[in-house]
Parts: sequence; structure tokens; C-alpha cells
Amino acid sequence: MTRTILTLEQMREAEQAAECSLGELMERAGEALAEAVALGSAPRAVLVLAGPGNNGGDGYVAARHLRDRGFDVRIAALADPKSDLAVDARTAWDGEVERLGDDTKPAPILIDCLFGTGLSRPLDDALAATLMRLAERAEFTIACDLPSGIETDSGALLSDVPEYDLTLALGALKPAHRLSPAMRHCGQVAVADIGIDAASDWFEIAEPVLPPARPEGHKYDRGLVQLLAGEMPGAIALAAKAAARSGAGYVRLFTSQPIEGLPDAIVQTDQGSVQDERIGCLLVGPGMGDIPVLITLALTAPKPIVFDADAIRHVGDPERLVGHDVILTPHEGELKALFGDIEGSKADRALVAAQRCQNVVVYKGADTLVAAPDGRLGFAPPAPSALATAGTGDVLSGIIATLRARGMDAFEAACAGVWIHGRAAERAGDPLIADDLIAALPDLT
Ligand SMILES: NC(=O)C1=CN([C@@H]2O[C@H](COP(=O)(O)OP(=O)(O)OC[C@H]3O[C@@H](n4cnc5c(N)ncnc54)[C@H](O)[C@@H]3O)[C@@H](O)[C@H]2O)[C@@H](O)CC1
Ligand SMILES: [K+]
Repeated sequence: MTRTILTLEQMREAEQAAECSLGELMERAGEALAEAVALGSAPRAVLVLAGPGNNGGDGYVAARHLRDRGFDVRIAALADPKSDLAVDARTAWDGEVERLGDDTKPAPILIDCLFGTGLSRPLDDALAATLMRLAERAEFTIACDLPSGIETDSGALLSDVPEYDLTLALGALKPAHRLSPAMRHCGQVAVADIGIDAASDWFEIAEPVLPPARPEGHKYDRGLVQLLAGEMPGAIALAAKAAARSGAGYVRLFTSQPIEGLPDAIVQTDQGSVQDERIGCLLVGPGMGDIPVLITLALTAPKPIVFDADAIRHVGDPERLVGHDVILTPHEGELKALFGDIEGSKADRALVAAQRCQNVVVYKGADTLVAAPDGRLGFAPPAPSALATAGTGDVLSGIIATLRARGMDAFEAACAGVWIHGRAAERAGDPLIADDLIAALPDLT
């Protein structure tokens, strides 16, 4: 299921637009937190850390529900509650409240309700150290809405942040749940439905639905991927094999030097034209090297194109792509080479890049994003860090070119390719080499 991602501002608007009172939202949030803990553990000792805002308020509510469920609950508060809602939640808790400090004793279950979306500055050093110590000593750690110390819209760590087992996002995911470096600190991320219903163009990329192959269809229905090869046979071979193995009906390689060891089914030729009507998608960049004329050639074709790797560096001016049907797949360095320095969070940068070239941009990294010029932004679910090896990008561009050749819309094809690539990495194990990904592509028929 696709999970919506809301920024701080959107979250505040959604909270105001909710049909129930803010107090009711907090009650549901605290109850969901208690439920998440009870799902993961039999009743035992729990320490709730409560901050001064509404994240702390959620903690007092959760404490009450956990005690009702038979848990032995202690609360350690950083300060007295400041917001009206948190004061009410504190009042409804008739147990003791400790003062959080160096001498706070750990418990096997730690619930972090210090700060959520309202964090505005780093935690004090002493507080961050206490949080780290208590998390280290706990067996199960859960963060309410966000791990404390994380900036919600950028995913930046403002101070030391533990790595939690579970983060319960309230109402919707926030950008930080799916942006580096924050995402690695969240652990598993579940979303609690507390009755907030907000639409957004930002979402977590989910398992794609691929266009079904017509039983009576021919190879061109399944898509002809046309690669324009360059100087480095290894990268070209990876992209071509990935395209073929992800279901292209036909993969053809324009090359002046045949590449050895490729399956016979991948046609290699030094003849042919990019004007061929039957081409579903052109792929240029993997192994391209220093042959920028290939970009010029590809842009003469009235067909979808995927530009990867060296092709991105050689485009020159992003505006050159306006009016063409292109998917760009840059990593950090390639994005900078083409678009220069862009201000803002990774999400902002992805959208600005897509706007400037008026095409879909797959901004790769540990937190891959897929941006469309109309403002849609897909955030990849976490993928194994083993993907950070040579050639995995060539495989990704091969997969995306096939999906585009099969007739998927550019944004959908890019999102689907990113999802498939991540799942292939999970199946391939760690360590992996790019070739393993091709063998581990999931069956999506
Ligand atoms: N948005 C929603 O729909 C809902 C939000 N709820 C909770 O409300 C949270 C947001 O509440 P708030 O806006 O009150 O924000 P927080 O509870 O995250 O924190 C705000 C408070 O912390 C102080 N503060 C910020 N940074 C600090 C720092 N580094 N050191 C010390 N104090 C600091 C602020 O001055 C303010 O008093 C969410 O994360 C969620 O847990 C839930 O109660 C229910 C529904
Ligand atoms: K928190």
C-alpha cells in the first residue's frame, strides 16, 4: 500500500482540518503507541521519556494505556508540559513522574516521546547523552512519531540519535522517515491511523503494478530497448542484461565493437537507426565514456529516453531536455554536474532538478527519490546498503528502460524500477555484485 508523506506544514494543516479534536488525536496517538509496544512485548518494565510539547503528551497517554495493559510503567520528564494538550495528558496520569537526568535508570522497553515534529534545535549535550545511554541499555526501543533529534522535513540529525527498533509515525510518514541520514535511525516504520486524512503528492514508493503482457502479444509489445553503447563494455553489458531480464521483448545494442559473453538474445549491431518506429525506449549512458554525440543522436529520436551515468554529465544544459521525453538517473555527483548547487533538502533538490529539465529525475543514493516536474515525489523504501557497489546503477537504468519501453508512464516506470531494484538487492544478499541483482530480480508477473 502506498503511504503518504506529509511535511511539517502539511501535518499542521491536516491536524487543524481533522474531524475530531486535537485532544482526541492525542488520545489515539498514545493508544496506538501503547498498542505497538504491546504487540512487540509481553507486559514488562517500560520507561517513557516525556518532552514538554505534544510529543510528550502522547507519552503520558501511552503510559496510561500501557499500565492498563499490565505494563510496569515509569515516566521520566524533561520538563513540565508546556502545551495545553500535554498539560491535560499529564493531568490524566495519576502515577509518579521522575525528572529525566543523568541518574535516570534504564528499562527493557524505552519509549521516546521527547520531541517529534516540533523539534527546533539540537538536544542539549547532556540530554542527548542520557537518551543514548538509556537506548543502549534497553532491549526494545520505540520512537513516537520521530526519533528525538531529527529535523522532520530534511532528515538531518541535529544531535546524537539512537537507532530505534521501531518508529511509530502518527497520521502519516514525514520526509525524515525516508531521507538520509535520519531513515537509518528509525528502524521499522509503522504508521498509526489517528484519523488524519490528507492528500499529498509525496509518498513512499510501493510495490508496482506492471502492465500485463497480452497473451497474443509479440516482442515489440513487451518493449524494444535500444542501447547506444560507448566505450566500456562491462557497464553496457550489465544494463543490457538487466533490460532483457526485467522483461523487455527485445534488447538491441548499437555498438561498433561487439561485446563478448552477452546472451545471444541481445542483438548487437553497428547498423540501424534511432528513428526505428518500433523502439520503445532508448538507453544512453552506461559505459558511454566520452562520446557526447550519442546524446545528440538520442535526442533526434521521437522516443522515450533514459539518460544515465556519463550521459548525464554530458547533457550540458538541463534546458536542452525540455520538450523531450527523458528519465534522468543521477547520483549526487551527476546531479551536481548537470544542475550545479541547488539549495534545500534532498527532496527540494530533486523537485528543482525535475522542474528545470521538465522531466523525471531519479535522484539516487541511500535515500533514492523520484521527482516529476508536476511536483510528485516518490521516496524509495529502505534498500540494502550493499547496493553501494559498481554497476548497480547500470542495472537500475536497464530495468527502468524496459518498463518505459513496455508502455509505463515515465514517473511510474522510474518508481517501479527503483522498487524492483531495491527488492532484488534484498534477495541477492550482502555482499552483492551488480550481476547478482539481475539474477535476483523479483517475479512481478
Ligand atoms: N500532528 C498531529 O496531527 C498530531 C501530533 N501529535 C504529536 O505532536 C507532536 C508535535 O508536537 P509539538 O508541536 O508540541 O512539538 P514537540 O512535542 O516535538 O516539541 C515542541 C516543544 O519542544 C520545545 N523544543 C523544541 N526543540 C527543543 C530542544 N532541542 N530542546 C528543548 N526543547 C525544545 C519547543 O519549544 C516546544 O515546547 C508530534 O510529533 C506528535 O507526537 C499527536 O499528539 C497527535 C496528532
Ligand atoms: K520522539
